[in-house]
Amino acid sequence: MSKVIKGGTIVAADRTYEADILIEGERIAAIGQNLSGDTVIDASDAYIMPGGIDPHTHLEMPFMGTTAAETWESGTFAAVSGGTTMVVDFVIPGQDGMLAALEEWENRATRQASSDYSYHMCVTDWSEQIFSDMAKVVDRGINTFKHFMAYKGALMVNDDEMFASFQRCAALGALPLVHAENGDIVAALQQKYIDAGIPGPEAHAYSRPPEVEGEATNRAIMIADAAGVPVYIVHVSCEQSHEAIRRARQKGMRVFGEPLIQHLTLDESEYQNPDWMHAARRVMSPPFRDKSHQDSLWAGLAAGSLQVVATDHAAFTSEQKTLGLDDFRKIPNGTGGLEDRMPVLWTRGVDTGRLTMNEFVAVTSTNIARILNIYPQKGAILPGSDADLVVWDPKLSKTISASNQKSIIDYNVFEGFKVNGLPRYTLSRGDVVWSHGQNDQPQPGRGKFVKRRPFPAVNQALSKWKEITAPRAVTRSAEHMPIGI
Ligand SMILES: NC(=O)NCCC(=O)O
Ligand SMILES: [Zn+2]
Repeated sequence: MSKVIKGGTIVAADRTYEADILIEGERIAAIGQNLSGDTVIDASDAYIMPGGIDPHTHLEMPFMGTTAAETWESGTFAAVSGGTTMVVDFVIPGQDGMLAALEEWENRATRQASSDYSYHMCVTDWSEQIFSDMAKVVDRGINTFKHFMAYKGALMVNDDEMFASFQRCAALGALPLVHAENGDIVAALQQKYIDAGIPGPEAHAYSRPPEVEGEATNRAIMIADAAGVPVYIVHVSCEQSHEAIRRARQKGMRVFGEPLIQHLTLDESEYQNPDWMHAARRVMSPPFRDKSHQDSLWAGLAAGSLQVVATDHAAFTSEQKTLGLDDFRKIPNGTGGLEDRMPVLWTRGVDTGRLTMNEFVAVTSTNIARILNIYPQKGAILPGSDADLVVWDPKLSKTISASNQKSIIDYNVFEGFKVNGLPRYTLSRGDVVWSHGQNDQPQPGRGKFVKRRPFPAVNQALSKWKEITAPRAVTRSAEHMPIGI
């Protein structure tokens, strides 16, 4: 049974044009005028864009003494209802190592996911076992490894561990990802505010100032340069971190930066709210910043110095947040956004003229597909690409509210935001998984793991350049050597 999407305007990262799209099975079969198929999907007065890819989620993540409450089932339903057709989640190894953790993630995702998915593997320690497991992880179709410079005493890795892992990534053709905050300074500042008698969530922000993020971002970039590997900085929240990325890119370094929709639209005043729960629900790392940082992030997306907008969807219930009632250090870090990333970015970005529609597609889908080496299977509207598509209706609108969201969390950090632009339909590999007004949940378990090959073009180019410019021994003849000393 074929499908044809008719009457819409295709918006790709590089151009906008009117055409029909014929889908056969899971893929786009043809793009052109007056196409016909067995069923017709109406896209009149709408845009057709590649499905969103959210490269930063933590579904059912064990973290800070609890487990993120958003499940793979609810999280991926939330994703497709907001136009996102693929998520990339972080596998966090426990005592039994990377491969055992990968099995755990696989068990949850294969049973529950209704969108396609992939994983990043976290490197939270260093050993010969990890060195060897990294190759096996790459063989399983995972080409990205995440490093935490924060969460001292838990997930944090030191510079020597990070350097070793980055070198391993270079050899394997993989991309290191970094949570860049100086964990030593954060730990010291946390203690300072506890000692000063400030145990509330506002101290979460005080203990993680932008300088701490800027320093770590710069350090991660320099370590990656020394290791000869590109690097991707997750949740870039401030000018200091953006500046380090901009500077490095101007020098020709291969660095990518990912702001979150939360940091683009919410600010630090949230932590001053007299309602403890309001502030605690917004505790995440890095914290929301002073509004001036938002201008820097928006400018980076328009200028190309930042490439991807993600969510870092790590959603804990209000009850879970009370773990830190007496001590902000125990509030589980994380917020949600999977359902809202595309509508909020459209409303605050495209509707305001900060982003073009093509830039919107680039930062929600195409750029990350290229970075993850899955383009043009994903992130593209081309014959042969997976039919992961959103029929985006710019006239549909809603006010975001926890009361009608697909996420199972009992609140929403965007509560009350009015958004214009919503998916009329979301298609995942040719299946209509979301239809506005119907509210039907797609089949849990229909989502598929997306394999990602190592050695994307950027890794290949950088390896070549590092080889050409590598320091070499100077050849000296005997007459230039000291004798008799
Ligand atoms: N971001 C956050 O606060 N929680 C999720 C874990 C992480 O990415 O740091
Ligand atoms: Zn992080």
